[in-house]
Amino acid sequence: MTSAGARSQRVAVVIPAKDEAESIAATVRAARAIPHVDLVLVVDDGSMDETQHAARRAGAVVVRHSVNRGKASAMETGASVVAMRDVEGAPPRLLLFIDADLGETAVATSPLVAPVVAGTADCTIAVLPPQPGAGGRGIVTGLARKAIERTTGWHATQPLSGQRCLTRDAFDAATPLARGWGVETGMTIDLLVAGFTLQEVPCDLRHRPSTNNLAGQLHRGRQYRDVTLAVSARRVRGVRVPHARRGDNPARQKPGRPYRAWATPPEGESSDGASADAPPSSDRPSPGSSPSARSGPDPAGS
Ligand SMILES: O=c1ccn([C@@H]2O[C@H](COP(=O)(O)OP(=O)(O)O[C@H]3O[C@H](CO)[C@@H](O)[C@H](O)[C@H]3O)[C@@H](O)[C@H]2O)c(=O)[nH]1
Ligand SMILES: O=C(O)[C@H](O)COP(=O)(O)O
Repeated sequence: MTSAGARSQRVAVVIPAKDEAESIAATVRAARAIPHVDLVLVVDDGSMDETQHAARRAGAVVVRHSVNRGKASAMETGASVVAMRDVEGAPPRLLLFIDADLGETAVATSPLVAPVVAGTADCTIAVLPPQPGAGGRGIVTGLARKAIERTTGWHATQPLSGQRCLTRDAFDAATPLARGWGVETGMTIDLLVAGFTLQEVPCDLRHRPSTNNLAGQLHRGRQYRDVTLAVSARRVRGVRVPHARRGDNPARQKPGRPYRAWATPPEGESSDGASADAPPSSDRPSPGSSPSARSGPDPAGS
């Protein structure tokens, strides 16, 4: 993107929110301060509390599900509403999804925007510092990480992180989204299989971590179920990046370094990626379909 184009690129922050009256106002105010952001949209996912009113008072555009439909559905609703508000003739807004419980630290998602504006990544994902009070044992995180690595070759540090900035093209390629808490795992797999470039970016964020009590463990149970469903659905459809088309060796992967599969067709094979263990052709990228594939660095280092 030219520097003039980069300067004028607009970003919409989309915040799925269920019963977040306590933190939503601070999150919205902080999101409005992120450079390039001209729209903050809260999708109230059937809250029973004052979330929608608090969000509106803080300056967000608010839409509401009359019944709870889960985070993935709230993200799809948000993206559709942003598309309706995109300006004709101007490039579609980038979508910056953030959780409602970030409070004033939401402004620290700003570093997610620059690599996508610059075209070096199609989707950036925040890596959070250790959270005080977090009670997890890494079971769901490990399940998602292993599934992503097995399917695409990418080692994600924080595969469940929902703070993500992506282009409209990338979002469209990842829809329909995996349901509920499987959304991040499904999206990561689908984007890499479709040839998009992902990059983790450290961001100094604080959120309300799940603790070690009964509610926390039940929540993890639902996360485990949804991640398993997202992964199984892709396995059944044969959605994966063949080994020969994977990017950097996992040992070279780290936050801050873009990762893209399909970068270098092995010698002797045609460039359309045909391979015995390739995913269905509808899931494979057409060459140059990814903006970063056209203009970004070659993360395979070749
Ligand atoms: O039915 C729901 C439930 C939650 N949310 C919102 O989704 C976001 C994430 O929910 P949260 O309760 O904070 O979940 P965590 O377990 O803390 O989330 C971690 O793990 C999730 C994946 O399992 C990711 O989506 C999150 O980004 C990541 O912080 C918040 O804004 C919620 O208000 C909805 O929109 N609808
Ligand atoms: O607490 C968390 O980080 C999430 O709920 C995931 O749980 P985990 O510790 O089992 O990965």
